[in-house]
Amino acid sequence: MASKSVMDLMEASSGVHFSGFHMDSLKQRIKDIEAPTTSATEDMHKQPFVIGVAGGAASGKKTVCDMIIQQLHDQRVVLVNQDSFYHDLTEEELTRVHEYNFDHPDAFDTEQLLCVMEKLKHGQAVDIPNYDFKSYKNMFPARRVNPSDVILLEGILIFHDPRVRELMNMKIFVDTDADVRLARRIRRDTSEKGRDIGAVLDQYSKFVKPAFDDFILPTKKYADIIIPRGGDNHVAIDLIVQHIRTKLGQHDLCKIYPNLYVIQSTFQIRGMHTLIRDSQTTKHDFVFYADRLIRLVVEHGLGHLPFTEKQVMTPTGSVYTGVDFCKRLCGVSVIRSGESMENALRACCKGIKIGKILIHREGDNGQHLIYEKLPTDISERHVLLLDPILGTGNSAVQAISLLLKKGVPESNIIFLNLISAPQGVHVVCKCFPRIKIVTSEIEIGLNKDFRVIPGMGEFGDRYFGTDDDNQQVVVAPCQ
Ligand SMILES: Nc1ncnc2c1ncn2[C@@H]1O[C@H](COP(=O)(O)OP(=O)(O)O)[C@@H](O)[C@H]1O
Ligand SMILES: Nc1ccn([C@@H]2O[C@H](COP(=O)(O)O)[C@@H](O)[C@H]2O)c(=O)n1
Ligand SMILES: [Mg+2]
Repeated sequence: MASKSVMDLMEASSGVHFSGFHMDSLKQRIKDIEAPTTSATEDMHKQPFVIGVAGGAASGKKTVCDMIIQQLHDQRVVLVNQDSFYHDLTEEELTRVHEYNFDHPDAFDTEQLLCVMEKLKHGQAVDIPNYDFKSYKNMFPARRVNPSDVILLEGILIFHDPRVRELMNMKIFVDTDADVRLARRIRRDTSEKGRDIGAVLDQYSKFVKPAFDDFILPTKKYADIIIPRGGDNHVAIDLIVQHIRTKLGQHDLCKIYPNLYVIQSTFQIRGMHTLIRDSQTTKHDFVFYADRLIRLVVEHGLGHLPFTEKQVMTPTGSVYTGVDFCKRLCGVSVIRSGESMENALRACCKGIKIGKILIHREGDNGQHLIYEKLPTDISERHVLLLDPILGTGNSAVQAISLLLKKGVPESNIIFLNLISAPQGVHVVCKCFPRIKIVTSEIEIGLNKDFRVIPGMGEFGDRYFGTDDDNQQVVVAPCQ
């Protein structure tokens, strides 16, 4: 697919052209940017890294996957189990369940598995069946799974069908001794599946062991990596995680742009993102968790300000050598969603001056109407530019250009976002290589309407409550 130039992307996204400031030279600079990864469609279809994990029943496939997920905590990872695609049993099969071979390739609905995997690979959300081992049916509501950077597909027979193997970028076989597998299976099936030990042993000798020899073991040859001892093999899992990181790193914007800083992800941060991205989250919770994330981004951004060494005397009479905060700074919020970041900045920097910029993305006759109110001495300050979402980079370029026109050195600008689309990062970092961008997550890309995906919707509306038509302000009567 031919990639569009950044300029095409930006012009198409706004429907209008830049105006004001040094836009002619800026346009030329943007035109010069030919980043092959900046096409919206390309980024949207950036395919995830698919890892297949096969091995005998109870070999530790799920345990290995959980360990990989744990170590890849800062990536979007999803686990798909082949078990979810067991065919439901008919009434007749149910009456003779002990004669049913759950270890044969025909026990699985491989067509459905393929369909789900194809969709996930192409960036679509899917509903995965929820199989119940006790009733032998899909009893529960399906599990909604969103597109991810890494897909782990685990199951006894996932290497059996060549079409499923084709989907995988890496194949792992968990190689655990048969007696260990049997011992684990007895414990698991009696405690978790409510089966009696006699039935477990009968099933093992009748179906599980023969199927392992006939169908599972022969697929070991397709594996790129064989892990002896499963989850006990920490060295193997570390190496696998390193490899996945290297592969994902090919798209790592931080490696391309050293001035882009994505704050270190933790499960707390992922949890907050999950809440603010959920369309069902109430306004109250949205504001609460957005505020928490904003505070983290602001604190991180402040860490990039210059400092001077300072020594103080502690109450024990000892000297502590520390640093003094940078004093010449100010905030600039891009109205309106940027205003949501002002409180966090004020909470961190007592009495800080905060200017404002208003950018109309669709103006008359292609003209952008811009309002600005900035500290008069802004050129002598470090500027924390506030906008929670970096999408196409259009508004950011406008805002930064204004700051430069006011005499702020490019290297004195720190642009703070909650989420940033790769397209916007390319545009801003290439136009202004000396500014710093601090963000909490990099997005998949932009959709055809140039909205950030997965995104979180209209941030300003959700934060300030203007997306809720039914919202009424109740004014307490005067006493
Ligand atoms: N390294 C290990 N040491 C002890 N128990 C383990 C280990 N790996 C897995 N198990 C246990 O064995 C059972 C099967 O493991 P699981 O990872 O679910 O295997 P699989 O997905 O291959 O069926 C589970 O009860 C799990 O807790
Ligand atoms: N209703 C079912 C379905 C499957 N099994 C057994 O599960 C094993 C596969 O799951 P793992 O987590 O061990 O990979 C397989 O050996 C089936 O025999 C079952 O017992 N009942
Ligand atoms: Mg399992």
